[in-house]
Amino acid sequence: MHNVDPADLKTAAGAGVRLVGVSKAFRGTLAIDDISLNIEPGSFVSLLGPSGSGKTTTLNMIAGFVTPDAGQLLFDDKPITDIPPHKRNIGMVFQSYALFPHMTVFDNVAYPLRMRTKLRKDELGERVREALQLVRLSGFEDRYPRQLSGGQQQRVSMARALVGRPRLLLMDEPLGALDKKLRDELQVEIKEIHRKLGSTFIYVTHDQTEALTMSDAVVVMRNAQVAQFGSPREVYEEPENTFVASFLGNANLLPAKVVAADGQGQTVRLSNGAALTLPSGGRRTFIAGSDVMLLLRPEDLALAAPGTADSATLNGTLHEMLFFGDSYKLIVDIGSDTLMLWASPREIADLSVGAPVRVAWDAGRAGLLPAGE
Ligand SMILES: Nc1ncnc2c1ncn2[C@@H]1O[C@H](COP(=O)(O)OP(=O)(O)OP(=O)(O)O)[C@@H](O)[C@H]1O
Repeated sequence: MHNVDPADLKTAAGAGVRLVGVSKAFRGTLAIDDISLNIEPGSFVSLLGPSGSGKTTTLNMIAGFVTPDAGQLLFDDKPITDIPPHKRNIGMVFQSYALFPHMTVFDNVAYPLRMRTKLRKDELGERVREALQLVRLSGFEDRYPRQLSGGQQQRVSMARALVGRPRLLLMDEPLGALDKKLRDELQVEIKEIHRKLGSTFIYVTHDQTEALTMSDAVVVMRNAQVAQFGSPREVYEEPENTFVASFLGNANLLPAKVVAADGQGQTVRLSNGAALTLPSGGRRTFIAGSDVMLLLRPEDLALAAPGTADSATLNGTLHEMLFFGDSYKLIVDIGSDTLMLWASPREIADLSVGAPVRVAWDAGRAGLLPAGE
């Protein structure tokens, strides 16, 4: 294989990025442990995981700021490890906007082009205005960063990252310093920009909602490794382990034992003695006798009408109810385990803490995961 010519990276389409068995240790501690990933050209991929799981190190390796100890990094199937960061034609956006305070918006955005290219003045102006238009900041050219809100400053740093028309944009918690309302707005705008440009976006976040709403694919990271890589629906609806299940959204995870498994489905017994049967389907199957965790998402549970008693309900006691405006969050004790679910104020009627309740569950949407992962 030959090394890629940096000029190859200047075409318009998004870059495909591949990590093959990449590892990196800092002073003997593994920050990245044998990671392999295939990021499709033009896709929007989030790296999601708790603090210290290796997200930023992965991003910095793709940017070229961190050199892997082992493994290979490829752009469009060509090794890139020896190409220095400034020749990779990558845009970068950080949580701290990293703007030059003494430069106007125009000069901040023009900076990377002035450093890297010899564009004519009118071409440069055109490119800067185009980038500012993309982030909805036309007319702000002469302002200084201190004259802008946090959200506007982050837009400037996005324009600066995009002005060189990179095939790959790396973002490290770009919305982390902004309040929720602004974050919600900018999430939509970043998605729109991605759709317009067709570049590959790699986005680091520890906010699971952000990862699920924005991405084509999510890399869930844990302890320097990839816990799961899949579409937002796959990682949410078919988590491969209890870590992914509980990191993404709310998960009721109940210890259970498989007591029967055949072509019809799998029957599990919970610690309170209740037996539940999950129909066979595409989900993982376990042999009878296996210890498992039963995954029931709150949205697949509902209060059952009083008096109903069948295999699709669980008996419990209302332990807590919290008012959220449009709904109540309910905590229900079922033996030594608890369930969390949502109910509308209408369903609550005159329920009170301590009352016996029945919870209906959707067998078709429940999942089984290996215990102890
Ligand atoms: N330059 C460095 N020197 C020493 N250790 C480092 C360095 N950079 C990262 N690490 C360590 O590598 C591990 C992974 O860090 P990394 O910053 O990639 O995690 P992260 O998932 O991005 O976390 P956060 O969400 O807190 O930014 C951590 O244990 C961290 O302390």
